[in-house]
Amino acid sequence: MRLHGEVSFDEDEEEVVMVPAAALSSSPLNGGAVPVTRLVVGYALTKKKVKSFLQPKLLLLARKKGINLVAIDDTRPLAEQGPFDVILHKITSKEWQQVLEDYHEEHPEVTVLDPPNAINHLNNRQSMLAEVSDLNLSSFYGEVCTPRQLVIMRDPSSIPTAVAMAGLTLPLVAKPLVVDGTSKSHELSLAYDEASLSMLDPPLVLQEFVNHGGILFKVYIIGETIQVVRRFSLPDVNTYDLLNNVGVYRFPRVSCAAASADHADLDPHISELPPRPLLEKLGKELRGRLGLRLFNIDMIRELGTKDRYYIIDINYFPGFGKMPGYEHIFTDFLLNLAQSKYKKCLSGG
Ligand SMILES: O=P(O)(O)O[C@@H]1[C@@H](OP(=O)(O)O)[C@H](OP(=O)(O)O)[C@H](O)[C@H](OP(=O)(O)O)[C@H]1OP(=O)(O)O
Ligand SMILES: Nc1ncnc2c1ncn2[C@@H]1O[C@H](COP(=O)(O)OP(=O)(O)O)[C@@H](O)[C@H]1O
Ligand SMILES: [Mg+2]
Ligand SMILES: [Mg+2]
Repeated sequence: MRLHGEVSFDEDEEEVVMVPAAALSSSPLNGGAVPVTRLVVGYALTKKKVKSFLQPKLLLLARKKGINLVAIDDTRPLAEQGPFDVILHKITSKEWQQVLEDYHEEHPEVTVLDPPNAINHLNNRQSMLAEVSDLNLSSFYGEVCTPRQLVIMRDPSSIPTAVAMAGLTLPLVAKPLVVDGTSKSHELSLAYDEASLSMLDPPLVLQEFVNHGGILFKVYIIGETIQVVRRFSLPDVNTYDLLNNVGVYRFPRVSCAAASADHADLDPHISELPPRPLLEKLGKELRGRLGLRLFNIDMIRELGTKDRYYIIDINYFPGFGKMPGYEHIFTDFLLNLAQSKYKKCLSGG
């Protein structure tokens, strides 16, 4: 487990007194005194994540709002650190999951964002979409589904037959089954013909490629807040491409390469954002079903349709730092968490 150390920031910011969840179980409230401690958020994040997420603008605003962000030291027992109101984490190791589960048993009052067993659902490209397939989100505002896909565990030579038997239509996107934070788990390829499928490297998911005009919608979810941005994606594949290409083509990691397409001059049929009520409903359903509060959804609209959407990827605690205004949304989210916990405690819940 590799965590990264605390980040410092200016000390001369205005301080706001707020009600912390940690204070709820401590003496000031019981004694009737006004609690004045800050909200303490411990974080266990990789160095890369600290850099992209804990940007100075977030640190400054958090400080102003009375939120204390504290690095968790992975060389010391968690129980000896804190007390924390919230633990924010994105570390995939089994050891860390166990540490968190043990800690949660001892300290159920601490909010763990999010529970490891819920996050595990998103670490496999089959289980991540299972909840979406069960959703019945056909509504007045549109239809949400997942591309047809097949899981291949081993034996690449069996893939062409398995694909033919499943009736999947080429081209297919081949994605590593497990998503574990490594760059290998984001090495995707596009397979144009059936014979070449045996060149692939299981375990993987084979997913039908859906033409979508080269634009992807990233739907970020932070608690009850939903924000959507446009990104450039893979170009469409037409019949000519299909007839004139053979083989398996590796493509670069799209989220790394992708600049925002929010200000590009695009065909409005392609760039129009999904309807807000559809996103609200989708966010609410998935939040509940996945048991997660911090995630994003990669969504595409099938070319030539007005309202047929496919969810192709769901990511836990993604790159929120790329989301405009994330510092406000995230700090408000943390304060709301503390507030609702406080209210619940006051009402004896
Ligand atoms: O690093 P970033 O900002 O590109 O964030 C990655 C996400 O990019 P996005 O916010 O969707 O553009 C990225 O999303 P994609 O899978 O590329 O759609 C993942 O969430 C990635 O985490 P992991 O490697 O799967 O554990 C995220 O990586 P971590 O920052 O969590 O390591
Ligand atoms: N079924 C699909 N149809 C069309 N494009 C896809 C499909 N699946 C993935 N892509 C493209 O590949 C990119 C990466 O796939 P994704 O499943 O999001 O993997 P990752 O977890 O590495 O981001 C997407 O952002 C999109 O541009
Ligand atoms: Mg993705
Ligand atoms: Mg992903």
